[in-house]
This record gives sequence, structure tokens and C-alpha cells, in this order.
Amino acid sequence: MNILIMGMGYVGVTTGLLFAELGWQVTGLDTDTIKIQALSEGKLSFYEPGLDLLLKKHIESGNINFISSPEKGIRENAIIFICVGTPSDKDGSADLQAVRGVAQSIGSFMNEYKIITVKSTVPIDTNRKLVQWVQESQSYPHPFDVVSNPEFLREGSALYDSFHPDRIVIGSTSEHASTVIQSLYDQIKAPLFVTTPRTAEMIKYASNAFLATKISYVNELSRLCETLGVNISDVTTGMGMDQRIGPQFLKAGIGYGGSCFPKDSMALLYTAKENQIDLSILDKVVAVNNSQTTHFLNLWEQQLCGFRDKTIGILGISFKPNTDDLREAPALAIIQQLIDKQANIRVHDPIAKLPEHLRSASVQQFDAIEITLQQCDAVILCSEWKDYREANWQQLRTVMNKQVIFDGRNMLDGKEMTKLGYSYFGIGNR
Ligand SMILES: NC(=O)C1=CN([C@@H]2O[C@H](COP(=O)(O)OP(=O)(O)OC[C@H]3O[C@@H](n4cnc5c(N)ncnc54)[C@H](O)[C@@H]3O)[C@@H](O)[C@H]2O)C=CC1
Ligand SMILES: O=C(O)[C@H]1O[C@H](OP(=O)(O)OP(=O)(O)OC[C@H]2O[C@@H](n3ccc(=O)[nH]c3=O)[C@H](O)[C@@H]2O)[C@H](O)[C@@H](O)[C@@H]1O
Repeated sequence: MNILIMGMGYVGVTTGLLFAELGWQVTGLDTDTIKIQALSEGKLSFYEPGLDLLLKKHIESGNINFISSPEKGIRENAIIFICVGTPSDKDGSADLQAVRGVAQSIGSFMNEYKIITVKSTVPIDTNRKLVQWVQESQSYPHPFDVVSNPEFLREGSALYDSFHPDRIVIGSTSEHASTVIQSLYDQIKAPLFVTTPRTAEMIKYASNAFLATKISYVNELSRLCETLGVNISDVTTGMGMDQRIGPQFLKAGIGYGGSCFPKDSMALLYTAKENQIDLSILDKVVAVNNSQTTHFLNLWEQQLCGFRDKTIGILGISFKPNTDDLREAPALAIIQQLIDKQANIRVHDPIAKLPEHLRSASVQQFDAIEITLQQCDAVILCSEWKDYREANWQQLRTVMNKQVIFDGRNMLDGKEMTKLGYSYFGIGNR
């Protein structure tokens, strides 16, 4: 079967390569011609472990090719996956401009029956609107079906997650379309949940919001643990042993970031508001996340007797390890607050680059951890890259002005760091 993937971001590229690996013929389409040129040459516009090798493999196998002409892509492929972005609009709602744009292209260039599958995260009823957008753009009423097939991969482990999903959710009103899309995943061993498009759309938001809730719950508890002198990591280890709770997404830290939890929580809250329903728990989840960096930065500031004129090393700026994605990264919020407090900031990340607007004489990025930490009065760990866990902390203490570690991800062994002579402060683990 020939598959067209519209939108060559994290989800589009990963999905395209998954289907190429499963033996399907895939065409990747994006309006960004520079991205398409780079992909055709085997280069990704973002960092994601393992994806580059699979990309090269399938350019060579001929299972994947890249184009920027929607007309050619839509005419030549019977199955279309929509993987364009759905960023937050100013009011928190999901901005569906790109989805609407591709729907209109599909409508205008459609030449025969198509199955249009939505992988982008879209609010409840978007699949229904999509039918209308496609129909309005058609010059001839070719038949088509719409399927909702939300994506659950995580950045940093996108490839693994795509090949080993916990479930595949398919929502459609057409049994034929649903069966065809299911058959694409035949070789993937995962439970299948077939439902309506609206339910599939809701499952995606409800899942992300629930994971965000787990994180904000432990982050809020970490504040109490900090005050009580109880270690939150031990508490969550004990909690996670209960199979009904489970150990995942209970790691306290400086808050969740990324392109999805923040935007999807806001979008779900917007949908609730539109329907006059108060999602008070989710409201609090967002509020706790928004204040977590400030809460801990204030505590750490007291330890240093102020950040003004202090030199602070920041390790890890991406929103999580193994990605260069800076969208809603808590590290950027921390850097901005440190700038406001007139600290000197020295930044390191194994892959991600500090955005231009944050660079200045007092905010510099370095390639080596050791150089970054030179003359620092404290270091703040913001994302748990293994480079930092494996760093030679005994040696690093010699380059620092003061041996103070603020571990925003509870990633280092506090006792070990104390033994090495550091003053160690984590999140809720005094
Ligand atoms: N990033 C992630 O880990 C996950 C993202 N999602 C959802 O998947 C969707 C896509 O997310 P990302 O891949 O992160 O987005 P992205 O922002 O990385 O990529 C979107 C791509 O769509 C392209 N595009 C925009 N308009 C287009 C058009 N008219 N025709 C063709 N291409 C067009 C853009 O140029 C861009 O390359 C979003 O709805 C997101 O919420 C779902 C699960 C995981
Ligand atoms: O819809 C999406 O885009 C995706 O959003 C998340 O994936 P992602 O944002 O890539 O990464 P996560 O591993 O979920 O981490 C998100 C944030 O939560 C933080 N986090 C995660 C886990 C935890 O225990 N504690 C914690 O603070 C991470 O540091 C990171 O900032 C979901 O995990 C995916 O299932 C979903 O498909």
C-alpha cells in the first residue's frame, strides 16, 4: 500500500520510517522545502536517537521518498496520514490552521477514494470538521473516509515507542477504513482499541493530561517533602511498587516541558471551558507546573544568599534528555529568571543549542562540561542526560568556585555528592 505522510516533524518522520520498515511504500511531504531537501539527503532537522540510521536505510531501500508537492503526493497515494503541528493558540486552544490547510489540499487534489488518517493531536470533533473542510475544497465529490489514529510516542525514544506501543487506537465510522489502517500495523504486537473518532481524540488528550497530573502531583508533594525533610524519591519508589499506581511518571523535578503536555493540557482546558465544564484538577496541574521552577529557584537562591553577580552553570537545556527540543523547556524558564536576577550564566547541553534571544555576554554556551562549570558558584541540573550522571564530579569540583549542586531532576546520588564535598540540593529530598 502507498502511504503519504503530510508533515515531516517528529511524528511524521517517525511514522513514515515505521511504515517503511514494515515494508510499505512511503512518501513524506512537507511545505518546508529545506526540510524536504535535507531529508532526501538523509539529514534530519532535529535530533532523535536511531532515526538517522533508519532514514538512510530506507532512502537506500527505496521504501521512503520525500516531496514538497501536495498535488503529486495526494494524487499518487490512497492512504494519507496527517502529522502536521497543532500548536497552542493565544487563548490556549489548539491552532488547527495547518490541519485545515492539508485538508483543503487533499480536497482540491483528490482524484479517487482516499483514507485520511489524523495522527496530529486534535480537539474533539476535529475529525468531523475535517470531513467538511475536505468536502468544501473538492471540485468533484470523490468519496473518502476519515480515521483518527492518535500518536503516543515520546521524544527521545520515538523509534522504540513506535515499534513497541502500549496500544494502537483507531477511531472511525467506516469499518473498511478502520480495517485498512489496522492492517498497516499487522506486524506490531500491541493491543488494538477500535472506537469512534471522538473517543480516539479524547483518549489522546486524556492520556497526556493524566501523565501531566501524575507529574504535578509528585511535584507538589515534593514541596511538602522538602519542608518535612522527607525524600520524595523514596516516597515515589514506595508508591510505585503498588501495581495500581505504577512507577512511571512519578519523578519529581523542575516540571514538565515539551511540545505536548503544556499545549495539550491547555487545549483540553479550553475545550472544557467551551463546554462550561470546570476541569479543576487539570487547572491545578498546570498551575503547579507553572510555579515549580520558581518555587525551587527561590529555595536555592536562599542557599546562595542571592543570585545577583553569581556565576551559575546550567547543565541540560532540552526539555528532557535525548532530544534537542527546547519547546517549553523548564531550563529556559530558569535561565530567564536567572537573567532577571542578574546572574552570570554558563550553559551546556550535549545536543541542544541555546536560542539566539537568550545569548548575551552574561549567558554563554560551552561545548565541554568542565569548561562550563569553571568559576561557577553553583550548578543547576535541568535535564537528565547520561553525560551528567557519568561526569567526573570529583574532578569537576576543582574547577568550580563553590561546590554547590542544585539537582532539578534528582538525577545524582546526593549522598555521593556530599561525600565528594559538594553542598547538594535536589527536589524534595533534603
Ligand atoms: N512531538 C511529539 O513527540 C508528538 C507529537 N504529537 C502530535 O503530532 C503533531 C505533530 O507534532 P510534531 O511532529 O512534534 O510537529 P512538528 O512541529 O515537529 O512538525 C510539523 C511539520 O508539519 C509541517 N507542515 C505544516 N503545514 C504543512 C502542510 N500544509 N503540509 C505539509 N506539511 C506541513 C511543518 O513544516 C513541520 O515540519 C502535533 O499535533 C503533536 O501534538 C503526538 C505525539 C507525540
Ligand atoms: O503527545 C505527545 O507529544 C507525547 O507527550 C509525552 O511525550 P514527551 O513530551 O515527548 O516526553 P515525556 O517523556 O512524556 O516527558 C515530558 C516532560 O515530563 C517530564 N517528566 C516526565 C516523567 C516524570 O516522571 N517526571 C517528569 O518531570 C520530562 O522531564 C519532560 O519535561 C507523552 O509521554 C507521549 O506519550 C505523548 O505522545
